[in-house]
Amino acid sequence: MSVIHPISGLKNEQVKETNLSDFVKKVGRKIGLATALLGMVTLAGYAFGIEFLYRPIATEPATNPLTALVVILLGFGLEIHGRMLSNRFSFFLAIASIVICVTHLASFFYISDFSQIFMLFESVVYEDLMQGKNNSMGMNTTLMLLLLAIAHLLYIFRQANYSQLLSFTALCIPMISITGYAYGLTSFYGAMSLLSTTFGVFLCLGTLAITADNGGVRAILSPYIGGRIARIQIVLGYFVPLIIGYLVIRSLMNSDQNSVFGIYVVSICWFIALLVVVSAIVQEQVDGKRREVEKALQLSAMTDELTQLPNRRHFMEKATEALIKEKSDISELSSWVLMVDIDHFKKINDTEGHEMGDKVLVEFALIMNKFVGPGDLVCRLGGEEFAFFFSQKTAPEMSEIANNILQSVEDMTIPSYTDVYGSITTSIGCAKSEDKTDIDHVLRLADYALYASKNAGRNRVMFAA
Ligand SMILES: Nc1nc2c(ncn2[C@@H]2O[C@H](COP(=O)(O)OP(=O)(O)OP(=O)(O)O)[C@@H](O)[C@H]2O)c(=O)[nH]1
Repeated sequence: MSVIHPISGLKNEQVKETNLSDFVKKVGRKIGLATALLGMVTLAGYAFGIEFLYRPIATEPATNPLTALVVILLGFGLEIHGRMLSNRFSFFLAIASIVICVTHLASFFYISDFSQIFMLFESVVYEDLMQGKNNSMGMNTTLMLLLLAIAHLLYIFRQANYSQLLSFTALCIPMISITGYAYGLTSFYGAMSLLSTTFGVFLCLGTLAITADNGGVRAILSPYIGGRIARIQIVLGYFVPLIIGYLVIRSLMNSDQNSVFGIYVVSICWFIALLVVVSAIVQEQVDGKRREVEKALQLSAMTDELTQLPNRRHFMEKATEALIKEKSDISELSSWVLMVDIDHFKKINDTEGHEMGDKVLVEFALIMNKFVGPGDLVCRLGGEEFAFFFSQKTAPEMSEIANNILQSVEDMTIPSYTDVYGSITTSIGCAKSEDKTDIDHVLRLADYALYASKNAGRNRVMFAA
């Protein structure tokens, strides 16, 4: 059950949601800081000639100083995002990253490398290349960093959803690279070092994290059922195909049976279908419970708690619907409203207490219910006052029903009351709808008739003039 937060007045799920997105945003900034520091450690590797710091695996590609530089810019940009007075500085960091990435990207197409102006430790890189070692800022890395820099710019200009979309797109690149390292497929990562891949994952996740109160990230972090299902789907939907893929690639390497790839495709499709079905089952279970609660709430909002008869609101709604429908009928018959009020009810409370009064009301309601046919309605208007809506009746039929009600109430036996004080009686006021669709008006006419009936000595039926 949800509880209202004492200070903010928010439900506890909403408080949880806000706290979680604040926490994730904070984590995003810390990831940015950690990545920037790691980028600096990489540059320190170049400065002090410690190769391990920029090439942790000796036989694999290195993280180029230009990559490390952009990583530092974006990492610090992440750390200062959202802080007061820092927008101008983070704007500068994003623009600087974009300029470096665009000039470097241009070098892939125009051969001349403008980005060399930004290059640090050129001699170390040159030496590496001379020795046949891989040390360059590849197309993948450049594209990933450019997408992230634009995402940062969009975030600064309050376009968090687009920023999220770009960082999610950028995430594809290091994920492919990671998969390459995991599967041992060099073409998957190319010139992207494991270190640059890690920087990429951190920066993409950090950028996604700072947009935690928007779009898809917000939906995934939601404490409600949709968020819970999405989290499970993301973890399973990513890792299960990844593991199956690993097994398939191993099998393909050890045999030349291409049918293994077919099995891979089918098993992934099957798995996705299974994931969707399981989430639909969970969603349906939760939604089914919600629908039941909603129905029960709706019913209780329409029902009188003591007598379990419909309440005034329900009566007014249904009777209005019936009157509108009747107006379009060409039948000679008409609708009627009866107001029924127990005579001297106060005396029951005064002599035998409220509990006895309640008992009488419950018994009385049961009797009233017996007179309700198809298309008719009865309700407890309030106190000891009840109302009927009868459809398609003539005046003599109505008179007969009203007198039967009087008689049934008089015949009602309430142990320890009617045997001591005698019968309980009731007064009835009756009004015809007369082609009126305003139920308030008909009810008022019935009330006048009821008043007349009380004034005339009670225990009788009076018709509105
Ligand atoms: N036990 C009980 N009493 C109720 C309830 N709702 C209203 N009453 C009481 O019903 C009594 C109605 O009294 P009056 O309006 O004077 O009506 P009456 O005594 O029936 O007199 P007439 O209608 O003129 O015949 C009041 O004493 C209310 O407190 C209820 O849910 N339970």
